[in-house]
Amino acid sequence: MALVSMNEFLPKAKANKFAVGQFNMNNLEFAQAIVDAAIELKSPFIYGVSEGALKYMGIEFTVAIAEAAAKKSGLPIALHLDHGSSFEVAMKCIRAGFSSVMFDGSHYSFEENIRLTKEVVKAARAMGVSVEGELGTIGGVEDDISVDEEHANLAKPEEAIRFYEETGVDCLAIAVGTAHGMYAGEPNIHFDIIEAVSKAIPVPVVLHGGSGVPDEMIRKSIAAGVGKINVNTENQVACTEAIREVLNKDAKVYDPRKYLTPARKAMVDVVKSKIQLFGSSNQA
Ligand SMILES: O=C(O)C[C@@H](O)[C@H](O)C(=O)COP(=O)(O)O
Ligand SMILES: [Zn+2]
Repeated sequence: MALVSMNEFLPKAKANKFAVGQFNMNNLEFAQAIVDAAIELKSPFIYGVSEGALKYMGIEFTVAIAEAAAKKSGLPIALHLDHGSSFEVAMKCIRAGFSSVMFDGSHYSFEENIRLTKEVVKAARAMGVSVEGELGTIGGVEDDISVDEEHANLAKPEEAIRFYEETGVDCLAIAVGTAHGMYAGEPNIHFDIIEAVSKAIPVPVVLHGGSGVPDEMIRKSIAAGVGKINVNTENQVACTEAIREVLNKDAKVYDPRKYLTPARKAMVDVVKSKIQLFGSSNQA
């Protein structure tokens, strides 16, 4: 199967109240772990690729790995640019074979965010590529750029609705109190904002900062209208802990397969637990 746009599964997710996971791809082991978990549970999923990860892996390898996963699995998989910062980077990804892009204009003024997102939607739609927009600022660290809680401003429902109406994005990330990275305590998620926006627009709300959110809050978010959830940090932590454990036990290990195999297995477990929690098993 070829890579698909998010429109292959997000409308169904919204209608049937489940969420599709975006799991970020940082290297080959991440990609393998994510697709293996999804094969086991027959789930659609999204490979998220940040600009930092793109630089690290190279755009050709990224697309080739995602295409191989789609071919091997037969699952509906979207390859999605995560937090794209410009029209140019979005177009570069589309030309290389991405089936979906996020344009993150949250650092611009509201009007400028609408204007720039509209341009990306117009170009992407012509090529059958789905688009995610973002409104409000999500806290935490994203590609090494950190936004503290004080500057992470929540989305206003009336602005989010107008943003959707003017841009026509396929899903909308809104700042509702989650943050990238691990939480010191528990996040304060504003379910009322999710509900107010989701009720008024036909596409799903996206929850960034999905790592470390308690299961009950994830269920409540999905019930309120979240249809796509991003997870990266939990996989990074599981991967690194597994590697550290092997190296701490035996300092003489030098074959990467000796520590990357348990690292991959640890990520399979994380992704399987998220797919089950999000309710996307057997939805492929
Ligand atoms: O950090 C990245 O490279 C990807 C994230 O920004 C992603 O979009 C996301 O929201 C993951 O959240 P987290 O796993 O809770 O950090
Ligand atoms: Zn994010």
